Amino acid sequence: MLSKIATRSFSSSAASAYKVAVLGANGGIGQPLSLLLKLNHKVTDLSLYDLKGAPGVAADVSHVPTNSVVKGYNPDNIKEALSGSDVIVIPAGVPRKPGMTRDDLFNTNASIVRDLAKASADYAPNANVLIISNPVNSTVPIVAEVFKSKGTYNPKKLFGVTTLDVLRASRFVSEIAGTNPVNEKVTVVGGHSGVTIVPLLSQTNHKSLDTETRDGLINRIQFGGDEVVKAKDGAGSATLSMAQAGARFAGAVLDGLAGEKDVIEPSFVDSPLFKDEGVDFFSSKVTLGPDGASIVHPLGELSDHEEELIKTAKETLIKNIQKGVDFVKQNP
Ligand SMILES: NC(=O)c1ccc[n+]([C@@H]2O[C@H](COP(=O)([O-])OP(=O)(O)OC[C@H]3O[C@@H](n4cnc5c(N)ncnc54)[C@H](O)[C@@H]3O)[C@@H](O)[C@H]2O)c1
Ligand SMILES: O=C(O)C[C@H](O)C(=O)O
Repeated sequence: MLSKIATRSFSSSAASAYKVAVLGANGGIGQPLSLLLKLNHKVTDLSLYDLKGAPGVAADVSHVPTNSVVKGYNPDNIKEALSGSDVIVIPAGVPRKPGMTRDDLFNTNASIVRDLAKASADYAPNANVLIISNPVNSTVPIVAEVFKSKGTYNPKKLFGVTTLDVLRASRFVSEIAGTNPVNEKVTVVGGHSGVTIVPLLSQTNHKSLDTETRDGLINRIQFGGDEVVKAKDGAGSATLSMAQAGARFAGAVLDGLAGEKDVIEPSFVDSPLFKDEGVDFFSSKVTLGPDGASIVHPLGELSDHEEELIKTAKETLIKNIQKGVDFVKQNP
């Protein structure tokens, strides 16, 4: 990351003053994410929205001495919260408890995300929309369907945030290899739940791990979220590491908007990679630019084992995506 930042160049016409809205800003993710966004100098207008409590979070965060204005909004003011946003980050929704899958959150979170997508399409139709709310494999297609129904869908501006899987992969591989995680770059592709999460270890320096170590590492990356859910013992799921992941991905989107070159992060996007097989959304490396996702990168060379993992991931993704699409069709 450090070397990438050092080598990025800038377009002379780039602006770097952006409005970012966080929907669900009073939550376990929303609060630390709002703080981290306050520290991003490209954010000049930070709009914090929640069902309740956002004005308090905003007052608190606003005392951090960076050059942005922070405002908190309740549902009465959602139009003002969203209007003019360049980036909307959505961590609104309920988190898992032990024993639940992310898909178990669908019944509650699908309608929350649908309604916030409607408001986003109405008041900030050109914003880049970053979805954190689970199940990401289904909530991203929900947002796409809502924007399509409003005639404002731009596939380049909708992102499922899978960055936490990338963070975990770097951390967990470094624990095995005895290396500095900062230097461990692991591309994670597919989706954001269990077997749909596929780390491409064959594209790292760790392609020669013995089978048992490799399978254990992949399993830990795929089910890292469960570790946190279990340890929190009913008090929710990852919030702090997720805030870091969300701030990193939002930061990359802003870098792209500002015209920086070679800004590349994996994300779950409307993807051409496997559309012919019925997989409309897939996570792979994406180049972020002034108009959102400018390039969706192919997966590159895969090991035979990774080919198998991708096959399994696609089978689950097709069902998860369809579930989101059907929800909006049946509950517009
Ligand atoms: N993408 C990822 O990698 C990832 C990682 C961690 C958690 N998550 C997901 O993020 C979501 C939030 O997790 P959390 O721990 O912050 O939960 P939380 O319960 O602590 O916070 C959720 C917040 O959303 C708000 N909210 C609910 N409905 C809303 C609505 N209609 N409008 C505005 N705000 C609304 C709540 O008031 C609350 O403040 C969960 O669905 C969780 O599964 C995703
Ligand atoms: O595990 C969860 O439910 C939250 C999140 O998706 C995670 O990966 O930590």
